[in-house]
Amino acid sequence: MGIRLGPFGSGLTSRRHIRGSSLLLVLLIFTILFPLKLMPANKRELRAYLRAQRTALSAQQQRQHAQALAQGFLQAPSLLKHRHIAFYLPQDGEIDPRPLMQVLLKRRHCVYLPVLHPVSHHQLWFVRYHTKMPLIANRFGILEPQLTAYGHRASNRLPAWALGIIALPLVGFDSQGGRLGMGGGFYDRSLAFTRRAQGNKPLLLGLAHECQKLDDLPVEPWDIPLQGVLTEAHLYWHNGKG
Ligand SMILES: Nc1nc2c(c(=O)[nH]1)N(C=O)[C@@H](CNc1ccc(C(=O)N[C@@H](CCC(=O)O)C(=O)O)cc1)CN2
Ligand SMILES: Nc1ncnc2c1ncn2[C@@H]1O[C@H](COP(=O)(O)OP(=O)(O)OP(=O)(O)O)[C@@H](O)[C@H]1O
Repeated sequence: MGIRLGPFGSGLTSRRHIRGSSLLLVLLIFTILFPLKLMPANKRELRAYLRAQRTALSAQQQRQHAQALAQGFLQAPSLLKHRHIAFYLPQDGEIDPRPLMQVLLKRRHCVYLPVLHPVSHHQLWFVRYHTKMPLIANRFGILEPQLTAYGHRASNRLPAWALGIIALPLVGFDSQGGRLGMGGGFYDRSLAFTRRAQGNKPLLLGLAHECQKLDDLPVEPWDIPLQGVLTEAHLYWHNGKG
């Protein structure tokens, strides 16, 4: 049996319609405003929020992103033309550059890893990496080449200015070259020389998951901007470089 509408039937329907569409409008406003409202305003909270985003990725997503990152790099002639490239060993959900490093090593590129400087506070050394070299956990628990076994010899290191690319780990990035790191200021200090007008400068390329992208990061006076960011989905260039 069909439902018969009373004299107010159509009125009820349209009121329900209005209620339905105003609910939709509220939902729309919330989906636009809520993330903005929730987005933390200070760097400490932003870090916590973005670190939670990347650690929430599954092991399978991490593997897929690492493979896609390698593909993206290997398809970019402007990146591949560089011979001396620094990466990092991933921690805390960072995108994993190791599959890419293995391919580049086979193709006779020279791969380097950051090592906390033994004396100079908050500076990095870039030590040449070989597949079978001894690694040791630094004070943050991140694996790095063991200096006593290997890296103390200057011939096994390269100054940052002599590298073609430095691929930087990051917690967050924006579309203007802004980078949010782990908060130690290691890369900013080690790359402060790039502010000088003269001299060789490596290409500064952030490596990240898409979920680490923000519209606008706060910029501090000491922040060294990235020229590009490679994710599992895109190669972004800032300042028209590339
Ligand atoms: N993979 C990787 N290697 C890297 C960096 C990085 O961000 N990722 N770094 C980039 O600069 C440097 C190390 N900087 C780091 C700074 C802080 C913390 C960290 O975990 N901090 C803790 C609290 C400090 C502590 O436990 O003493 C935290 O924030 O929870 C880790 C690395 C060099 N090597
Ligand atoms: N060139 C510099 N000279 C002196 N201090 C610096 C320099 N760069 C950064 N710092 C200091 O390092 C601290 C951390 O900086 P910031 O929060 O920007 O680190 P980060 O970029 O997130 O860390 P990282 O590069 O280690 O991933 C700041 O308090 C700042 O004072």
